[in-house]
Amino acid sequence: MIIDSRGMRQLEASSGFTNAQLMETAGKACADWISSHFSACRNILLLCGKGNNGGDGFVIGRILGSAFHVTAACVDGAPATKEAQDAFTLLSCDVLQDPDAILQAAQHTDLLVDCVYGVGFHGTLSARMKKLFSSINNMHLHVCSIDINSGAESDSGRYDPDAIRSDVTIALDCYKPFHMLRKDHQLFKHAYMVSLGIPHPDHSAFLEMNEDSFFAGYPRKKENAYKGTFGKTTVIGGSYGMAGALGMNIIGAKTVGVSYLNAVCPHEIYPVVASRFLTPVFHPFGDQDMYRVIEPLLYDTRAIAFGSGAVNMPKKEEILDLVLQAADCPVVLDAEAIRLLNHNYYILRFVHEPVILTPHIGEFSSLINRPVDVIQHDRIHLALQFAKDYKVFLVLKGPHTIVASPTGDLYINQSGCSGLAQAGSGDLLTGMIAGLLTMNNDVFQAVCMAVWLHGYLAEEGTKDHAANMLDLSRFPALADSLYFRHGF
Ligand SMILES: NC(=O)C1=CN([C@@H]2O[C@H](COP(=O)(O)OP(=O)(O)OC[C@H]3O[C@@H](n4cnc5c(N)ncnc54)[C@H](OP(=O)(O)O)[C@@H]3O)[C@@H](O)[C@H]2O)[C@@H](O)CC1
Ligand SMILES: Nc1ncnc2c1ncn2[C@@H]1O[C@H](COP(=O)(O)OP(=O)(O)O)[C@@H](O)[C@H]1O
Repeated sequence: MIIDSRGMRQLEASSGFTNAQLMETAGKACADWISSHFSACRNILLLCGKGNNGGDGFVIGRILGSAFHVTAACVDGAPATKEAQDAFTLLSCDVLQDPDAILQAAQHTDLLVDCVYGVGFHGTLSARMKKLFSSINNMHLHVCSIDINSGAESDSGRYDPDAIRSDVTIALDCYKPFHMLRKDHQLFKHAYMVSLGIPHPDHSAFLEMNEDSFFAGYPRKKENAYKGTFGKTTVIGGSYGMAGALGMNIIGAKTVGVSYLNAVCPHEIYPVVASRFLTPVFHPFGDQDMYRVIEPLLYDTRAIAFGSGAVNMPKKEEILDLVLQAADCPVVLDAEAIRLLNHNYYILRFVHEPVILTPHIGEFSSLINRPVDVIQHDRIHLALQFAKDYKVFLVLKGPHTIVASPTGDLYINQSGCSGLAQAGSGDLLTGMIAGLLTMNNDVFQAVCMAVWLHGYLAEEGTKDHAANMLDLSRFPALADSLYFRHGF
């Protein structure tokens, strides 16, 4: 289960255990994990802070002291919580406080255990702590962080550049958003979770997605199915110079198994795209007949995607208005459609059907008029806020794509690889989202399924190929292997 710091505190409070019991359990679970995974170590140095994360460190030190040579360091003053103070009094190893002595001890340690800050950390490191942490990071020691790498925030994943870097981070009881954002911060190589035996609720605001949950939401075609069983999917995209974007939408829809696809595009790219794809029903349009061609389609489709490669599309502003006003199904807005919303995205509040926006970070930056680096450091919060304020599903794309729902549900995607960092892969995702929205009425689930599958197939596609050579046109074939393995 993934949970934020507030949820974790609520879980602790309702667990039936006292804070001291939880600290003892946490310290013991971490000490056991360290003993079994770092059994070859002799000297262990514990860096402890003044909060309960430091308290966990004192428990770990007491337990490991029977088998290892342990030294503890109080790097941020005396323990400040009752539980940490009690754990400290039971510690019998050497305790260092002087920064020079701590750095000297670090040079002789086989393993450094980082228990300075856990979920209680917020903001930036003090100058003193930055100096200590950067010296430690430069020593390239074996490091194990407890719960959260010190200097990083649990809920936002924001981190100080001098935050402790570890080989392993042991999450206590649940993964926190920080653990789900590894590709962004790269503060640890591996994360493991130890259980504290706290009962978990059935529902968390964080959705998790894997092969099993994907297939739980992916419908099977019955024997008596016909082409319209799941309804139609409509993609409106491409324009002169960007015909391929509509092609990628089509490949995306094929990847998720869409059985009736309307492909709507300007006249000038129709022959190019139609000669490449045989199964979509094409609806070419121009300046004069845009309404006549597009409007009827909007009433006879289960999902619409608009915007991929639409930079040079005639009447694109009018199409956006038409789609938002007339559609009676979920609408995915990608690329150019998002750019058209810059400065007037308040209109999203008046749309009755679910709207899914799929910006990458640059597009989101232009949309909300905030610098990219501000968004990068606060992606979860800003995505949730936007989704709630404008009642949309926001797919903020990146190495860990975030999906935020208007009601505060969140998904932090774990699948994918750098092979996806190429032009066209967002258009592919848009087609996959529209296709899965046609097959699954739960908008949040369908969108998260598409995001997960997109990343998963990229991983599959780079298993026997160079990551920078990922061929996006292979996605339907890669998906076919997956579905076949699951008995489809
Ligand atoms: N999950 C569980 O079930 C269990 C969790 N447990 C453990 O408790 C941990 C949470 O403990 P915690 O709440 O005491 O906070 P912790 O992370 O030790 O640090 C807070 C201290 O740091 C300070 N501080 C913050 N930011 C700072 C900054 N920028 N620069 C300088 N100082 C800063 C902050 O000060 P303040 O916020 O008051 O200003 C406070 O003094 C959790 O991660 C886990 O390890 C187990 O013991 C039991 C079971
Ligand atoms: N390093 C990466 N790891 C995993 N996924 C990535 C990475 N870089 C990009 N992606 C994914 O690739 C897609 C790129 O989309 P986008 O930038 O809109 O491309 P385009 O508009 O050119 O089609 C997104 O789904 C994003 O999450």
